[in-house]
Order: sequence, then structure tokens, then C-alpha cells
Amino acid sequence: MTTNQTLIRGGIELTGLRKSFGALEAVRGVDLHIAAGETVALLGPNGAGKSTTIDMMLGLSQPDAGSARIFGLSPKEAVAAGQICGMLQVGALVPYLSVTELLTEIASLYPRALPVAEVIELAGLSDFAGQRTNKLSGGQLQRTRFAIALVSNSDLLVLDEPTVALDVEGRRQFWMTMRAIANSGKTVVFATHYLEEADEYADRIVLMAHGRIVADGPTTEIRSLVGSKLIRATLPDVPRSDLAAIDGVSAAERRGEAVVLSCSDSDLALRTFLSRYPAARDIEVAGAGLEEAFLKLTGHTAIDDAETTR
Ligand SMILES: Nc1ncnc2c1ncn2[C@@H]1O[C@H](COP(=O)(O)OP(=O)(O)OP(=O)(O)O)[C@@H](O)[C@H]1O
Repeated sequence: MTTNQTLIRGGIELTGLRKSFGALEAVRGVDLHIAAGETVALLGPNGAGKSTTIDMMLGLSQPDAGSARIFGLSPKEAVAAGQICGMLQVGALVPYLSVTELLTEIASLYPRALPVAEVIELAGLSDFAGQRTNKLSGGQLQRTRFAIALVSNSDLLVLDEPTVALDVEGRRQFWMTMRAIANSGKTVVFATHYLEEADEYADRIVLMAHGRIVADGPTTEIRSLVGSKLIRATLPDVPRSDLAAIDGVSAAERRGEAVVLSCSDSDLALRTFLSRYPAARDIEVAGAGLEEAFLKLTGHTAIDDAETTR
């Protein structure tokens, strides 16, 4: 086995990571192992601690406690060795260089850099390759940040909300490229708010809320954590508390004349519901979507919101 293979096999190991800003505990004990070759989505609402965790993975900030090891190295060593490359939400690019010039400069820093022309094509920058970086639009800037991450040809790509500011075509192209990169055996970690992106492109979802990991597993597993089925029906004038008390129902929500029941046992719930409320109509039984799972696991349920407004 070569030294490089030995390093790659180590994957990413975050152990007991903590980071506070003054009194605010942004990351409160994150333990996470990512195997080499995995594509992992860090999903969570605003302020969940995703960017803070990513910054510590990239060695851009030091944890208050715990450690991050990237392919057996400290983040700074991994960056210096060209093993890891990040695409951040913020950060100005060197102005007055064209996109091609900037990428050529950056490529010269990495031992295994990809050809710049290939990266320009992959990132959808062909039409703007001669444009100066200070004249780029938000979407073009984001594509350029992506190209910077790609050109290094690192084994681990860490992307913080990579599709922000991209239009529909930009997103489609971005994910096509990412798929090819993931299939080539690289490890990819990306933060996103978009459930459908996590669902569609990641092997695994790590859901963060309030500085902690609240769920970690394949998308299907995360869905199953929140009860398997939802019953929707039109049924005015029945109090929510009566619906929540039905056997097999774990939570009930009212949306105008419609009711939504989250079920722990949907067969039992449906039988009871129909016998007790024969006037119910437009009845649907559906698998709980990732959206429901997300809201429930991050402690921010639509049902809670409904309760606070009652
Ligand atoms: N440099 C900083 N100084 C003070 N507070 C910070 C700093 N960076 C982050 N925070 C706070 O830490 C918490 C976690 O922020 P973080 O950016 O990690 O969340 P996030 O999950 O990436 O959110 P978003 O999806 O909005 O980017 C937030 O409450 C944020 O306000």
C-alpha cells in the first residue's frame, strides 16, 4: 500500500468538538466519523453550527475542546499536504485577475492539480474565463469558488452551502460534476439547507441542530426515525387534542379545515379515525417526507408552531 492510500483510508474523525463565541455555544460536542469515499450532507437550520464545524475541519478555527483528524493528519497538515480543499460561503477572490489567471495561480500551488481548462469546463465557467474576478455576478463567483475547490484535485472536498446564488441550470451542472467527483472515489462533505439536495446527492445525512448532531444515517433511516406515516384529511370542528389522543397517532396538526396526523401505527390510527369521524373526507395516507423529519428532529415542528399560535 502506498503512503497516499494509507492516509486516504483514515477518513475524517471529529471527536468531542466544541466551539463557543463568548457565551454562545455554537458547537456542543460533535462526534463524527466519515469514511473515505463517502458523500455526506451536513443539514440543519440557520445557526445549527454547520459552518463552525466546517471551519474546524478545514483548520480555519481551533476547537475549544475535542479534535479533528483528516486522513490521519491535523486539518492544517491536511491542507498543507493538498489532501483537503474547502469551498466557503464567504471570502473575496484576488481582484483584477481573470478567472483563468486566478485558477492557474492556484493550480501551481498543488502537486496534483487538474488542468485549468478542464476545471473551467466542469464548473461551467467557459463563458466567463476571461472575466476579472471583481466583475463576476453572485452565481459566477460561486462557480469560481467551486472551480478553486476542484482545481486542487484534493481527496476531500468540503463545501459550505455550495449552491447558494446558483440558478437552476447552475445547480444542475454543479451536481452533475459533483456526482462524477464522488464516483471517482473522493470524499465529499457539503453543508446545505436544501433537503432535496441532501436527499438526492448524499449517501448519508448528518442532521445538526443547536450545535449538536441530532440524527445521522441514510435518508431512509432518518425518515423512519419520525414515525412512518402521515394521515391527511378534511375534518372541520374537531379539536386537535382529540385527534392527538387517537391510538397510533403521535402528533396532530390542524391547517384550516384540514388535519394532519403523524402516526406511530398508521393502520391502527386510520381504523380508529374512520370509525370515530365518519364525516372525514379527502383522506390520504403518505410516508413522512424528509421535510417532516427535518422539522421534527431539529425540534422545530410545524405542530409546535401551530400550538404556539392557538
Ligand atoms: N465568528 C462568530 N462570532 C460570533 N458568533 C458566531 C460566529 N460564527 C458563528 N456564530 C454563531 O454560532 C452559531 C452557529 O453558527 P454557524 O454559522 O456555524 O451555523 P450554520 O449552521 O452554518 O448556519 P447557516 O445555515 O445560517 O449558515 C450561530 O448562532 C452564529 O450566530
